[in-house]
Amino acid sequence: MNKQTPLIQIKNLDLHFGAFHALKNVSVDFHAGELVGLVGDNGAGKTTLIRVLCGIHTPSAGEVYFDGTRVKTFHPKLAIDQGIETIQQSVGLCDNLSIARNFYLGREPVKRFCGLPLLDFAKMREMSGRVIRQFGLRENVSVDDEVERLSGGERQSVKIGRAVEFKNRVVIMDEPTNHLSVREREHVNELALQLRDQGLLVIYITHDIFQVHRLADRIVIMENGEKIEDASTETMSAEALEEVIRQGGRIVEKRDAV
Ligand SMILES: Nc1ncnc2c1ncn2[C@@H]1O[C@H](COP(=O)(O)OP(=O)(O)OP(=O)(O)O)[C@@H](O)[C@H]1O
Repeated sequence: MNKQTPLIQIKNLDLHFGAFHALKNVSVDFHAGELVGLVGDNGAGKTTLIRVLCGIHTPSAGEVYFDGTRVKTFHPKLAIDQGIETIQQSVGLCDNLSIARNFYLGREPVKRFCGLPLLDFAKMREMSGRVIRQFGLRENVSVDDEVERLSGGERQSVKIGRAVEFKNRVVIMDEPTNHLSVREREHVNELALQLRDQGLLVIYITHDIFQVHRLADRIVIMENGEKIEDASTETMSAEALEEVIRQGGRIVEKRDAV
């Protein structure tokens, strides 16, 4: 068991969308250097939960602690400042901008020329090339090329390289391998492990319990806005976890009653 202070601690979280109760008394800890699979059926509340962490939703009740300090204001900018980055398949990059520009999106380096601030394109090219190539960008693709010409796996490489370069502490990967080829999927999963091994917290949302079981240290299962399972992959097989998802909370209630 991990006895360190959790990097993120969620306590008794509730969230309502009007009359709809989307998160119900959710408590879960996430530690640095851990890869946690977050799974559950459609509408289970996975995305809603991570949107709270990203500052998009404010909970109706409950507490969130980041690095031991209670989060009082939920705002995307504050989450970014704390080093929380979300990697989603279809968002996060501007297709019509170059790879180098996308790497720095919103954090462009500036140099002074005759006292005037100018974008430092040389630095953007040099840094983005160096970092993203480590994460699998082909040699025949220039960082001046538009992101549009990248494969799905390479797009993920840009976002993952960016998360590492800007010293993120938490990377939330929301179905990061949807629509990717087998090889690209392996590549992205390899990068997720690299991030974990560099000490980042990786939260990996997916419907593929077997895929994430191979990667994750722990799996959290949600159903109807509740956390119904939180188990180490060493102690629970992918088959057993799949059964929990198939039967929903019923199997956990039965087990707890024994
Ligand atoms: N902004 C919103 N307003 C109202 N209801 C919402 C909102 N966002 C999500 N919901 C509802 O909350 C529930 C949980 O949705 P959420 O997207 O978190 O599920 P999920 O587990 O991520 O599902 P999926 O795997 O399909 O993405 C769903 O019933 C959804 O319709």
